[in-house]
Amino acid sequence: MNIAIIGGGNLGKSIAQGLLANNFNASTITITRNRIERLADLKDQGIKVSNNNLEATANAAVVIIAVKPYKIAEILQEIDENISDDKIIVSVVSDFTIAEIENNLTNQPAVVRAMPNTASAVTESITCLASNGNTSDEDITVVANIFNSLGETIQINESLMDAATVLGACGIAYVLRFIRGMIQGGIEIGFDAQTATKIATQTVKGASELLLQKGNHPEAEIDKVTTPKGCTIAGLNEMEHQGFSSALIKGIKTSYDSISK
Ligand SMILES: NC(=O)C1=CN([C@@H]2O[C@H](COP(=O)(O)OP(=O)(O)OC[C@H]3O[C@@H](n4cnc5c(N)ncnc54)[C@H](O)[C@@H]3O)[C@@H](O)[C@H]2O)C=CC1
Ligand SMILES: O=C(O)[C@@H]1CCC=N1
Repeated sequence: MNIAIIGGGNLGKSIAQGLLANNFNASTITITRNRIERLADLKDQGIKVSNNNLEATANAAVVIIAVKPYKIAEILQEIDENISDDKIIVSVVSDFTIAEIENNLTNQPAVVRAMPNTASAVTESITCLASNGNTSDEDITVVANIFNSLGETIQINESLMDAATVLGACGIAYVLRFIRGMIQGGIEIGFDAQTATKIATQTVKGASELLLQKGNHPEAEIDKVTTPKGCTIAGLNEMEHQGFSSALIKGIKTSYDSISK
């Protein structure tokens, strides 16, 4: 099965790297962008690189579109002649609906919106999937297999796709900013940057694993850390006085409102 990735930028490259990490056959993957010299690392690993979207999509069973939202309509019109009913169009583009994709195509292929995040590159993405009425169970399985190879997938109603964009895709940036803050604090209390980074990143990974593996509420795990009159609760309460949870919730809401106008 040939896969074409149209738009070899941050996310398109992350997807290609994730597929490679999961032993997808590199020669079945084609990735496009205008400046193909920026795809040299993928080319070196056997992936076909191209600046010709028509050639890339001609023999592809699955076409993954990973361009900026303002570009997707022109891309769909450009590749339209290659998009027969038996192909699967996957769009990772935010704020561009299935109906808008269908309106830019002549035929009626399966259309799946997928919202992964850049952790695809290390096969730790969460990808939310929503599809149109032309998508068979088999098509869903094909797409889910691709994105399961980049982490985990869940199927959602398309009405939740903007929320998935904010919590899952933008969420990577929010967590990274949190980690940066931890590192900055760690340096101020005595660690060099490298050691602070190691401690902060492994601590975040450990906290995630506690929730993923035990299925507990975060507060149940927090209770195990907060010794009465201890230093954890002193710091935690100060963070809340400064608006920690509130800042996160408001940021997530602002991000959502910026899409769902
Ligand atoms: N970056 C992220 O974390 C996430 C991004 N998205 C969505 O993915 C899409 C891509 O985002 P990024 O990768 O961050 O953007 P990007 O700007 O890094 O990548 C887009 C790529 O498309 C290429 N491109 C432009 N015109 C083209 C054409 N005619 N043919 C082939 N390639 C062309 C550009 O050269 C660029 O490499 C956006 O629609 C975004 O909403 C979704 C989830 C996460
Ligand atoms: O910031 C953005 O608009 C894109 C969508 C999700 C992640 N990055």
